[in-house]
Amino acid sequence: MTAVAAAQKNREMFAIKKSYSIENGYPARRRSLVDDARFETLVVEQTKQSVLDEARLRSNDSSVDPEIDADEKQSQKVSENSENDAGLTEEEVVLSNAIAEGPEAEKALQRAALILRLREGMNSLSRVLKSIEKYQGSVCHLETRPNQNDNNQLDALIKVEMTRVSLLQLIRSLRQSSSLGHVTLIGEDNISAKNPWFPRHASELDNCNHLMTKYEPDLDMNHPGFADKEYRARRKDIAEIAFAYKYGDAIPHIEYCETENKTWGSVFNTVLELMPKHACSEYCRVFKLLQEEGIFTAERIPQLEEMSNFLKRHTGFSLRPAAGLLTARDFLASLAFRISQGTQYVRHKNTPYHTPEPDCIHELLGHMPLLADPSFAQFSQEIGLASLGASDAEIEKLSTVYWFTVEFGLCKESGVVKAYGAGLLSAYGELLHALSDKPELRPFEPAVTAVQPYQDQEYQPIYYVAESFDDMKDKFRRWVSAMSRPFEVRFNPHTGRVEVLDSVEKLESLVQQLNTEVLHLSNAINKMKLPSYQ
Ligand SMILES: C[C@H](O)[C@H](O)[C@H]1CNc2nc(N)[nH]c(=O)c2N1
Ligand SMILES: N[C@@H](Cc1ccc(O)cc1)C(=O)O
Ligand SMILES: [Fe+2]
Repeated sequence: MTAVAAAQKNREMFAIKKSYSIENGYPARRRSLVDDARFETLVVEQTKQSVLDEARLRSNDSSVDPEIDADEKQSQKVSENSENDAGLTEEEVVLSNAIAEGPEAEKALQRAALILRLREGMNSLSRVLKSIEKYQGSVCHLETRPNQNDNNQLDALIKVEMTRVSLLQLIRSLRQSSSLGHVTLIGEDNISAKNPWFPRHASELDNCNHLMTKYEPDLDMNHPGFADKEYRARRKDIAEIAFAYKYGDAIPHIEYCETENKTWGSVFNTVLELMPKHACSEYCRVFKLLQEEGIFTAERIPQLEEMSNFLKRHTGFSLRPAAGLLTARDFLASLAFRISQGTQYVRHKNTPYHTPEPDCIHELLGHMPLLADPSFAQFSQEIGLASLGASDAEIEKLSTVYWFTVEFGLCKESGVVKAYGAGLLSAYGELLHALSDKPELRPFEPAVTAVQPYQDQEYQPIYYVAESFDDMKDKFRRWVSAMSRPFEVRFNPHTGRVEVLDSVEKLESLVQQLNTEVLHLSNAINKMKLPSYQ
């Protein structure tokens, strides 16, 4: 397959074009859970490789870019073949892909907005404008403001119109200038904070599967599977299945081997033993139900598909496969549609008690029981809805509170501290640690919890304890509703779409719907009160 075809295929497969991503006003590097994490996705990495191959091919093709003089072509070649290529960013990938669509696409005028840091104030600006002129672009809009941290520097927003080829070259040349920092390209239509892109229907979650690659066994020396070649290959095969998954597909069946089932069995039996004493009652209730239905047994790992069907029956939640640890924004988005994204690979057999990345034991044993609890399901969807189109700062806070509650939360039950967090109920090592006298326990207070730094490699040093499970949901919910997103959204269960509540007509028709519903409910109450009912 040629590199161009490969790039094309990748784009179709992973639909980078419409991801909850750069083109939609979410610069790749800011889709962050914590600032220092790397947010390159596997998707982007793969596309990157084929785009690079393609770029190399193209630079050998003399018919390309006739407008550019020989000098520049030379420097372009140098930069394409240099180490800079390894740093190809998501927006460059998107642009290169668009260019690869054919000669017309190459010449088509593209509107785009650039955000730049002008290190040397207005002096840098004149250089930028000259570069734009050099690449035959025109400036449609220009705004500057002092940088928040350093008043000698300026932040600039420049909207330009130019061919895609030139735009790509412009970005590359600007990035090489030492007087500029943070050269970011964002799609022209999506600059407005009031109207950001986010998935409106569950099918669009096909574009919300960006991974955080930091804890993969291939990349992280501390990962329990780092030195186990066979494990890494297995992990990759299963991840591929998730990448190929599209909305509406049945969740692929995974044939787990004996080792994998044994790992599950040992975690399952330990949790089963610890549960009565240490897990919250809502968790225990559904756990028993899952046992009765034969889905939870020590013998075999439940399939995601059967678990998804179980959830659908109880709360309307369903599952879709994920290839690994998803970015917080993409993970939370799925909750808005009552969908949870779950991995299918199994932790390494040497560390059943804890693993640094979510595996299917975490998803199944940790998350599933509570997602089958109606009140918790409702609550999860609310968090998901609150995340849609929220700012990066808000996502960071939201995912931090999520971390200390849904993932690692403790709550009191008749004065006794119990676990409800999925990361505790899937990791008995950490469960015992959390309930020992080693960690610090603090009262749960969303606004305080939201700014508490954390890591996800080892046991937590701090846990937050809610007065009760219901109290946690109430407090979290109240805090979420005070978030500053300038619009309100609602999930329409009839169409399965998320609607922005921005017109009087829409709201009026909703109020009417609710009135009808309230009428039915009060009718039911009245009928139950009639003497003939008893
Ligand atoms: C939203 C929050 O960051 C949360 O910890 C998410 C992150 N990404 C995830 N990705 C997967 N596959 N499974 C999870 O449980 C989570 N949890
Ligand atoms: N530590 C959890 C898995 C996990 C890892 C990282 C996370 O972000 C979430 C969950 C377990 O062992 O079950
Ligand atoms: Fe989780």
